[in-house]
Amino acid sequence: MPEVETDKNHTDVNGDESAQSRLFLKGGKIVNDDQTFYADVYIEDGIIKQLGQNLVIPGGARTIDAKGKLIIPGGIDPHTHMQLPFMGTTAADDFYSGTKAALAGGTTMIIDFVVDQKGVSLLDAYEKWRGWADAKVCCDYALHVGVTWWSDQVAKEMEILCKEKGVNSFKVFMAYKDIFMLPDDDMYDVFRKCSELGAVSMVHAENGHLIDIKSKELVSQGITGPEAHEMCRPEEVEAEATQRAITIANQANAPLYIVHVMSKSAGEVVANERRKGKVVFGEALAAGLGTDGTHYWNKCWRHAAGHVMGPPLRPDPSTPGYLMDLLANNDLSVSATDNCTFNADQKAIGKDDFRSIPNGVNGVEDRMSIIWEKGVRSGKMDPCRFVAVTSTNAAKIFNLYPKKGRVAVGSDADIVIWDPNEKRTISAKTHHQAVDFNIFEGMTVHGVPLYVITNGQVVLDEGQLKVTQGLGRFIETPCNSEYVYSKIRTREQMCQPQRVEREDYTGPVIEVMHEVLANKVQSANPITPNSPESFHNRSKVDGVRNMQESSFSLSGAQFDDDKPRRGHTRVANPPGGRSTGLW
Ligand SMILES: NC(=O)NCCC(=O)O
Ligand SMILES: [Zn+2]
Repeated sequence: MPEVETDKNHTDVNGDESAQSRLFLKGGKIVNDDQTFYADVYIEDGIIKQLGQNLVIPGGARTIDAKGKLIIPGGIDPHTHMQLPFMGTTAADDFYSGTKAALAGGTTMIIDFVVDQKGVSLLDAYEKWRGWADAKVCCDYALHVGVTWWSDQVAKEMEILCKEKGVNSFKVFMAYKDIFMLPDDDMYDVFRKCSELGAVSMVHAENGHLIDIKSKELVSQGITGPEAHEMCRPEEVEAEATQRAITIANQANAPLYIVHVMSKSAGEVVANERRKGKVVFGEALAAGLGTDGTHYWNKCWRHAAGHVMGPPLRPDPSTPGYLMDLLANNDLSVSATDNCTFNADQKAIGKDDFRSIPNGVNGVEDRMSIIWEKGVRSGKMDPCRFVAVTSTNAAKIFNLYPKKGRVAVGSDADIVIWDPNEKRTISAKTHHQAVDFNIFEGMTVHGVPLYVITNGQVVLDEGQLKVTQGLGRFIETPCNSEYVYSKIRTREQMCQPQRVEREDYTGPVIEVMHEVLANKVQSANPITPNSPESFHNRSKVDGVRNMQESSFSLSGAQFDDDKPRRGHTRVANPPGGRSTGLW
């Protein structure tokens, strides 16, 4: 694919101005997440102005023939790490090469992560990322912010980021012990803050303590190659953390977005909890859908290390197909890439010890084609679902919809003319990413973008990539996405804790052993709360335990089993957990 590169101060526009700002896409089939129909599209000044048949178009528009092709919303990749400083080096793809590659593959917006060290101001980190990205991005972008430490200052800065800086999502890490990892109680505080702000809580779910212990054990046994990267963090290490994160978020009444669901068992956790009514969204990666972890056992060190990412690809070769089933059936909601690339010489930092191999792989360029090939061509999903998982659902979750994620009048002209039958073979030799390796090397995929339009500009044009550095815009993501928060807010109102009005206890009270109190040793009685707050959300209404809250076990002993209950109440579908149980 030949390229023309410019920067926004020296835009090398071919043809006259109006032909560039006015486009007429003729004869294609529109595919949105909920319907398909034949219509022409008229675009002016970066916005879709008209959609339908027999449109009356102003003069000077460039016509693009889309007959026999699909017109889809440009892809949104909600998980990238362009030029991330990480594990002693910096990701090879920066905001220029990364977004150029995104556009080449049909992705017209990325959401990258601000992730800085513990102790660094979130606002300073945000400004640093804006400084890197604004001048380089070829397509629109937004930012999530990683919360790697917790304090009052962090809480205040989260608020400023939401109210003044266009951020609506925060990620915590349960892995990367001593670097990014947060303990459960801090995670709870972050999730509560997100809920208060109407922001999306996100989590990297792997048990960082276990990874630390198991990786030391493996090294002490002399297992130091890339295979140990998977061995120290098998599926259950991901599944346990996934379950724990969902529990903590539910207790905080926060919606939760789980980045990179990489294993069957973690996927099952997400699916089960969604069926119980939890507001949780799971993200599948192009890597996890398109390849597997058998590569870690490859004899070539570079090949094996080239696949190292966290959580790892799984050695069970049926995993990609299983994750695709979950994505097709709405158990997982979104696809992304976690694009975070490192060249061979960067991966080689860990040549003698897998723990030092920089984690991360490519995907931003190939995601759309991988999902078309493995999802749509396999018959697992239809084109509407393809649009939902590559674009619309991310737009809805991060409150960009319908400006992004839809082909409709008034939406941004981020559009791809997609040829479902065209094919290409993926290779590091021909891709647009800066990295020297591609985890999908040699794979032939059907589903290829013929034209890519970003913000009304044709950037992939009859096979020629014509990107403009700095043309992309920072897109603010407002808080309180209805798609995410509407159920959460209703539950909040329904489940307010209520105290039980009762007369004061007037009987005798035993003498407290002061030395025990001084040592803060608590009663061994498991049903005695450590502090009054421990039960703050275990409300009872009218003398009956509020079963709408999931802090209660639905079976087995309860702390107040000795108390009389009111007659059975049937709750068909309580918020936070569907059940037909009687109590
Ligand atoms: N995922 C990965 O391997 N690298 C990027 C950093 C992260 O998201 O954990
Ligand atoms: Zn990531």
